Amino acid sequence: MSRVGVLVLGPAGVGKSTFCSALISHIQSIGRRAHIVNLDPAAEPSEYEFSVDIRDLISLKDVMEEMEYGPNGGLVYCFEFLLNNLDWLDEEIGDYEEEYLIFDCPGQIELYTHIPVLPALVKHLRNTLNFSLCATYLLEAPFVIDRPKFFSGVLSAMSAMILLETPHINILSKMDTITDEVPKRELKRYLNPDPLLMAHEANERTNPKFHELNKSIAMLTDDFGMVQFLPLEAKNPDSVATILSYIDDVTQWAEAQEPKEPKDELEELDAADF
Ligand SMILES: Nc1nc2c(ncn2[C@@H]2O[C@H](COP(=O)(O)OP(=O)(O)OP(=O)(O)O)[C@@H](O)[C@H]2O)c(=O)[nH]1
Repeated sequence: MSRVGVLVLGPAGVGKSTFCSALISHIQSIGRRAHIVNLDPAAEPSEYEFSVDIRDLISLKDVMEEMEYGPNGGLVYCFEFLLNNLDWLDEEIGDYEEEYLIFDCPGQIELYTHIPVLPALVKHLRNTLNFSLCATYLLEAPFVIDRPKFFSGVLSAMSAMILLETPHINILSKMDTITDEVPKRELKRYLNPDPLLMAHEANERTNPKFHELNKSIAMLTDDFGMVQFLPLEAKNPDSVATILSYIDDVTQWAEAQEPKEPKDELEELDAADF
């Protein structure tokens, strides 16, 4: 097995770091090796030691103090700085062969939904450092149980998938926080839903002017396989084990599809051919 990079993505507070910890614990418990790469320059201390930590290169606190940037501009600056110093990352990651590297990403989703910094990093990990990559995108169960929010969540996940061009798994986090019977039953429908039916139900609560648009969004997200979710309860090792088996499956599948030559070389070849 080549080394696998698992990108852990999703809005602030959805449980990314908790999932990283649960995943590394599970991987280690089955006798395999994993490390966490912290890509959040504003990360809080974690119960797991980071094997690679962007804060050793640059921290948001320093950027905000020294450059007088706000938190969002500062974060973009940190990532641009990382992209200009990729040799640092290469050196830090260099020795971790035949292992899982779990990339704990910041919760500012614009970094992977419309600013090309994370896509550039992903390209580097795949093409230069030869990672098999898989993106996991977390949305919170209590958030998506509201149908219009469900579709806004899957659109953000889809935007990340399109921009990053990696195999992608959607995860519904904090499943254990839904304890009442009715919402619990409802929640099961969100794991593999009928998007048209859900759009129809969302339309019962939304402006009629947008009903056709809502239906089209539901169809589009369904076409991209975006409406499927794997359930996660961070404290339940079974749910983490299931997610790991999906990560293994999609990365192996993607590797079997990959062209042997790096993409850039193929593009050059094409250009020369014409
Ligand atoms: N009940 C429950 N709480 C969870 C679960 N996962 C995370 N949490 C809690 O949710 C809060 C946020 O979790 P984090 O793991 O820090 O979330 P994050 O996405 O890394 O947050 P940012 O780094 O700020 O974007 C913490 O209080 C966690 O304890 C879960 O599966 N169940």
